[in-house]
Amino acid sequence: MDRELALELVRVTEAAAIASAQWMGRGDKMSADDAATTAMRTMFDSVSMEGVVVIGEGELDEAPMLYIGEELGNKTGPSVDIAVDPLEGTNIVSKGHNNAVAVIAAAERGALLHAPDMYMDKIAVGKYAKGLIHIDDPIERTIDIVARANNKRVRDLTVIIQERDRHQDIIDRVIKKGARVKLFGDGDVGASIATCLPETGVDLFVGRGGAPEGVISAAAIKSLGGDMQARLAPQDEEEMERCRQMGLEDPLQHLTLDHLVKSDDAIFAATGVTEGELLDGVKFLGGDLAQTDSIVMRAKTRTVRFIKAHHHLDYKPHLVKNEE
Ligand SMILES: O=P(O)(O)OC[C@H]1O[C@](O)(COP(=O)(O)O)[C@@H](O)[C@@H]1O
Repeated sequence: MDRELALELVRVTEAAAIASAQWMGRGDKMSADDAATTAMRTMFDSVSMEGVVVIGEGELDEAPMLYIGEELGNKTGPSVDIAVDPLEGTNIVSKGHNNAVAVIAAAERGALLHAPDMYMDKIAVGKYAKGLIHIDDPIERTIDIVARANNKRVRDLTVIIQERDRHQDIIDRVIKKGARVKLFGDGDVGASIATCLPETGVDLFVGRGGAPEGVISAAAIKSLGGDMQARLAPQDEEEMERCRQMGLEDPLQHLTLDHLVKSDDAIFAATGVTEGELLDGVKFLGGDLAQTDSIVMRAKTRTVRFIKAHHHLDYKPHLVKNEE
C-alpha cells in the first residue's frame, strides 16, 4: 500500500468528521453517527483500492452501510482489509465533549484481526517499553517496567484509563502505587495512541473497551513503533461462539500486536471531530469554510503526517447537514 492510498483515506476521514461535527452538542448520537457513516461510505467509492470491510458498522442485517464483508473502492488499487469507526465517540459528539475522531485502519488483505463487536482487554505503551509488557502482569509490575523504559520516576508516570466502574480496582491500584491516572470518558482509540506520542505525557493505557476499537488502535500503534497486547472478553457462551465463528479458535487467546495487525503494511488515518489532545476538532470558520485536522501514518515507513485542511462546503454540499 502506498502513500497515495494513505492520503486518499484521509480524504475519507475528513468527510466523515465534517459531516458528524455538525451534530456536535445536539444530544443526538445516532444522527451524528449516521452522518459520519454516510459521508465515509460515499467517499470510499472514489478510493483506488479493492477494499473489504472487516471491522465496520455491524453485520449486513444490522447495517446498511460499511457492513462487514462490504466491498469498497473503485477496484483499481491494492487488495486491502478495511476497519472503520466513522465516529469514535458518539456520546462525545452528542454532548459536545472532547476527543471524538473519525478513523480508518487499512492493511493488506487478511492482515487485520476480524474482531467481533464485544469487549476486549487491552494494554498499550510507546516504543521504549515495546517488548517488555505482558497483559497478564499485575499493574504494579507493569508500572515499574514502563517507568524504567520511559526513564521516568513512578510518581511522574501517567496511566490513561477509561472512567468506568469496571476499572475502579485498577484505578485504585495505580494511585496506591504512586503513579498518576488520567481518566477519560469515551474514545479509547485516541487514548491508547497517546502512549506513543511523548508530547501527550501519557505512558501507559490499560483497560477494557471495544474490540473493534482495539484493532484500529493497533494499526496506529504499529505505525508509531509502540506495543499493544489484548484479549477478547466474551461475556457469555453466545459471545464465545461468535468469536469461534469469526475464526478465533481460542476466544481467550493472548493477542500480541502482530496478531491484531499481522502485516507491517498498515495505514491509520484519523480526523478530529471535536477538540482533542491528539487533534483539533472540525472548526467552522464562517462563510462556507471548515477546517479539519488529521493524522495519517504508515507502518511500513513509520512516517506520521499531520494535515490541516480548509474545505469550502459550497463545493461539498453532500457534507452539509440539511436544516429542516
Ligand atoms: O461505553 P462502554 O460500554 O464502556 O464501551 C467502551 C467503548 O466505548 C467508546 O468509548 C465509544 O464508543 P462509541 O463511539 O461506539 O460510542 C470506545 O472508545 C470504547 O472502546
